[in-house]
Amino acid sequence: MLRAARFFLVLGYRTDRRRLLTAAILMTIGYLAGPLVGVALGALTNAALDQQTSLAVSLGVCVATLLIFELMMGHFAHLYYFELADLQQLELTDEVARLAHGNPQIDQFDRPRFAELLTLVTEGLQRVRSALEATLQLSGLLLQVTITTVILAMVEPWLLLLPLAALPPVLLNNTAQKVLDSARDASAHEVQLSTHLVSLATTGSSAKEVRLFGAQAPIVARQRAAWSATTARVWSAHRRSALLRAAGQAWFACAYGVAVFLVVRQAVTGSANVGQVVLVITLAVQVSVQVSGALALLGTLQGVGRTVSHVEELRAAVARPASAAGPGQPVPDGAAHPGASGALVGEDPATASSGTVTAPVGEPVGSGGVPARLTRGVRFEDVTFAYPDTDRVILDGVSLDVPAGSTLAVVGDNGAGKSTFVKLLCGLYRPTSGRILVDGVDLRDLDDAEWQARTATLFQDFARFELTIRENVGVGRLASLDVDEDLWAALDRARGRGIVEKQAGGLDQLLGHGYGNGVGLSGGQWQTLGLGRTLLRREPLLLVLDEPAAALDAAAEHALFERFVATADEAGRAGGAITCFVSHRFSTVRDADQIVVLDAGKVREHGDHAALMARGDLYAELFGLQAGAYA
Ligand SMILES: Nc1ncnc2c1ncn2[C@@H]1O[C@H](COP(=O)(O)OP(=O)(O)OP(=O)(O)O)[C@@H](O)[C@H]1O
Repeated sequence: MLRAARFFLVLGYRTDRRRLLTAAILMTIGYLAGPLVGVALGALTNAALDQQTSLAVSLGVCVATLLIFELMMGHFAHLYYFELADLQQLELTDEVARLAHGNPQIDQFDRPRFAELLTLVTEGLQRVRSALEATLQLSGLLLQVTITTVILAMVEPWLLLLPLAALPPVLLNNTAQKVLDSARDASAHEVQLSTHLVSLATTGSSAKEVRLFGAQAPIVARQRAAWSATTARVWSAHRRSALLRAAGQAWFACAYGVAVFLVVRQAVTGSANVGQVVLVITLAVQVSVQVSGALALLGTLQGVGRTVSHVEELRAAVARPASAAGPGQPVPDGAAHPGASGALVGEDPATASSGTVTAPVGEPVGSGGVPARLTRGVRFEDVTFAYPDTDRVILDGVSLDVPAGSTLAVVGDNGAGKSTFVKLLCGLYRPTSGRILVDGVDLRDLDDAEWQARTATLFQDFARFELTIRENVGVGRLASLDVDEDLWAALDRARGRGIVEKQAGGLDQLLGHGYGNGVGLSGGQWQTLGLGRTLLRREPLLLVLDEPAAALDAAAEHALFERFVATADEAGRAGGAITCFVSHRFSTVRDADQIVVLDAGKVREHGDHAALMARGDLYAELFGLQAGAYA
């Protein structure tokens, strides 16, 4: 809780210190006025009883002024911290978005705790706006309690103990908040499930299948069940925490009764005057209000404190371990590496010619150790991979050379590991053991962002950004976002000019029906824009086409590959780029320089089309089957 207060004060100071200080000063004035009202009222009562009219009137004016200060200063302060709180929320939202993609690898998305943290933080962000206000108010209240206690103790020293009576409610409040927090944490999975089901039932992307399969009712029923399980748990926690809080308040009410009794007894025996009785009654009530106010604020800060610790856990989760080797250091060929046998599938002519990869001599090296152009290519060296937090080996001892400027086609059954292979190649995951060498340098030792900036990919599940066409394509190379010439050139390469020219808004036409008045596109049109985005990349060293054509017929797939190949050839000639296709259509992949057949994560065979046909193994069998189907 204190950590949360410090976190938001530091963030506020960093964001706009002038606003923060002004709000704090105004708030302090407001909170100081409260206890002084009690003192002035006591003095006013005595002056009235002593019939000192002008003093009583002055004190009356003083009480009124203090009351106005107490009421108004909080509002003035609000004007300052309100905007600051907005800025803080914005800053944290930015940070969470950055953290979600703060790691060049994407394995964190496969970790349940990471996904859960993102849900908890995203929900928690709604409460963050109240954190600064709670921190400032709590500081004001602590100041107020201190001053009030000192004034009360001057009348009756036993009243010094009054704030101590607030301790049990504070402790009970703590327990109450923990009960609530653990119920919320325990419900995180169900909240995720429920949110996912709501989006399934309400978003356009799943509408067709939901409607045609009549899946609305079961989805809504599952959502209701998930939500009911959550709310039952959270409501029960709310009831228990309300009881705990009420017990704390009741305890304090008793302490207040004793305080008033003590001073009234003094007045009866003549050791206190009426003004002091008024003062104690007024201020003791204030202590009660202050304590319950502080408790509520403590609750708010505790809740926000959970969000702060979740943000800190997220930060820790994306913090990368320092790379042992300096970036961009070429590794001597065949150098021992944990888990690497160095064995290549060397008997094949396609790889035999490039069986050894030596360190580059005199080749220009781009930023982050990534070569300006590939001279030898990429080598998979006994690469084994299992997804995070799983034991199942998806790629098993894959060894392969992909010479610079060549094309590689990856084929195999569903689930054979083809997409996983290309994700490793793109640096989105790290091999569990073995290594991937780029011109002799371990991919681990290259700057991930630089390597990824030199990849041009179009995946099966390519993104459909419900933004403008400009943004859909421009995201491929942000520097070209506002350069129409570059965007049109990429669209021409993807043969997508016609799609854009038909739109009233041209490049700035909004797409999709998620919000605003966007236009809908067909699957093929979205895909063409996706290809445009891929082809906007400059000087790629790796081009990947991972089954983006799964939904297309053979002719359309062929056309798509042709468009891609033109750019791939250019990149291969200019920068030694390698091109990797993943496809189930053998007619599409037959022209690749090298075809690798993955079978349950292992390289079953590889070579060019002629070599594989001559082997008469799985490739030849599947090719024969597909050729027969199209004959
Ligand atoms: N993020 C993930 N976490 C855990 N397992 C995964 C993940 N992604 C894929 N897998 C598993 O890895 C295996 C290989 O998946 P991959 O997508 O690489 O296969 P594929 O050959 O591309 O299949 P397809 O032809 O169906 O696209 C599958 O069994 C899949 O369940």
